[in-house]
Amino acid sequence: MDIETIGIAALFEPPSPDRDRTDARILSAASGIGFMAIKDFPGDAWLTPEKRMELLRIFALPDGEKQKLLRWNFDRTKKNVYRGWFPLQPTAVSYKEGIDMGPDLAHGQASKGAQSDDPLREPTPLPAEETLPGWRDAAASYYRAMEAVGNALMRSIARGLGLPETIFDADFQGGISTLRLIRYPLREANAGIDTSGPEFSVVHKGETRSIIGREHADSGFVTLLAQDGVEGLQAKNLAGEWIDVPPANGTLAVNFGQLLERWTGGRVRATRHRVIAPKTARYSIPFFYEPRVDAEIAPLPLAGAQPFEPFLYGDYLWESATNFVEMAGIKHLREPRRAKAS
Ligand SMILES: O=C(O)CCC(=O)C(=O)O
Ligand SMILES: [Fe+2]
Repeated sequence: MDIETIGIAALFEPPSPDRDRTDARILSAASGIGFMAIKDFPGDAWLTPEKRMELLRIFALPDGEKQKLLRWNFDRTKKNVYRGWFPLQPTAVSYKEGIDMGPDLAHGQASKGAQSDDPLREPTPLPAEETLPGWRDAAASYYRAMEAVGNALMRSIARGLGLPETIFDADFQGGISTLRLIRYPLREANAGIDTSGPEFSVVHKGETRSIIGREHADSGFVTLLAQDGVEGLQAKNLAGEWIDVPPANGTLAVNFGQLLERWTGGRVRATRHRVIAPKTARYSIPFFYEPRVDAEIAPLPLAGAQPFEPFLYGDYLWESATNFVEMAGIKHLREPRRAKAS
């Protein structure tokens, strides 16, 4: 089974048979292979090499400028622990650098106040306007475009499941979606790092390829991924085989996260994926569409779904996100906001 490309223009229009068909195709991808490509939506003008470069030019900054954006786990003089820059880690299976940006990028720090002690709501360190003129505006506008797509998919999934389309709305008001920019450089063969272990390479079409993004499932609701024209992404299909998720201009690769899998009692699949090294450097731009920190995640009224104990999104996210290598060493910095029922 291949990954389907689905035109989603009808999701932005009033109800129609075409929209119903689109909902059904999306739900079938979500509950089948757990991956799809989407095209034809407001904001799809972003999906060209020139437009992506408006965001990716941050990688051309001198190291000193990137270091200003580092997180606490990489630079103890910094206050930000969750948002900001993660540098290359030569010994890790995942060989990448980049930045994680939160909703303040697009909406300002409107939500200071009650929970401003929550690291999940900390402000994002960003390059100064003089350093990268126009970049902040571009990134903010991209963030808003992806939020609108995430919102349309969220409602479509609700309808596809036979639920009221607004069932998730309140949980996503003030959501903490993450825009991440990633660069995977080529790993230098003689850098003195031992990458001979089996976790570092795979055979792909008869060729040995190193792994630069470790196998994982995303933790959130839905991920909207812009690949910058360079292959390397693979998804695990239902038969347990790795299949390529090819990049194509004008499309986003979409996969579903573990939150949605749990929320739907397993109806939607959080598909595992990884990145194998291409022949040139690779860039990608995932947008993780996420609820608000204090959203209460409770079983949906779905027949036959696996039940679970309700939990707060922020508690769940912190537990899972801090297992990733770029978040190493910060788990102890946030306590669950809801004590576990005992
Ligand atoms: O770079 C990619 O294509 C995949 C990135 C990814 O899976 C992630 O950041 O969760
Ligand atoms: Fe991922």
